[in-house]
Amino acid sequence: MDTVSVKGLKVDATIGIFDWEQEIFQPLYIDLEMRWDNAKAAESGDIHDALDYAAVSSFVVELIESRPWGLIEEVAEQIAAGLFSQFQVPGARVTVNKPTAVPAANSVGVSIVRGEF
Ligand SMILES: Nc1nc2c(c(=O)[nH]1)N=C([C@H](O)[C@@H](O)CO)CN2
Repeated sequence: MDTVSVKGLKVDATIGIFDWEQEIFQPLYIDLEMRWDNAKAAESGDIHDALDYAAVSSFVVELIESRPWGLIEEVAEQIAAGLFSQFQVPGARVTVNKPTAVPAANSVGVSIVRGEF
């Protein structure tokens, strides 16, 4: 099957396991690879046959901004759950990067694969 991707989606989040992290915003960068059959949209030219990456991006931003978070693993899991329930994606790889978490590292993050991938 084909894929639709979103790379480097920046969202400022309240996130972290320490009390001080719950008082600030830190940037998260989200990468998504989502399984989708793109042939139908290519044939029809209809956005309703496509997996709308703009709608997916808006969903991810709204989800992350909706509440404070602890582990970035929780963010990744909830994004994957929404891709299944709201967008009928059959499988996805979700990566959440938190570049300011470890000053000596360019970035740290987690990646999960859920469903048929
Ligand atoms: N696997 C993870 N490790 C750590 C996380 C996390 O979300 N997942 N979070 C932290 C802290 O919040 C850190 O970002 C602040 O220094 C530590 N390890």
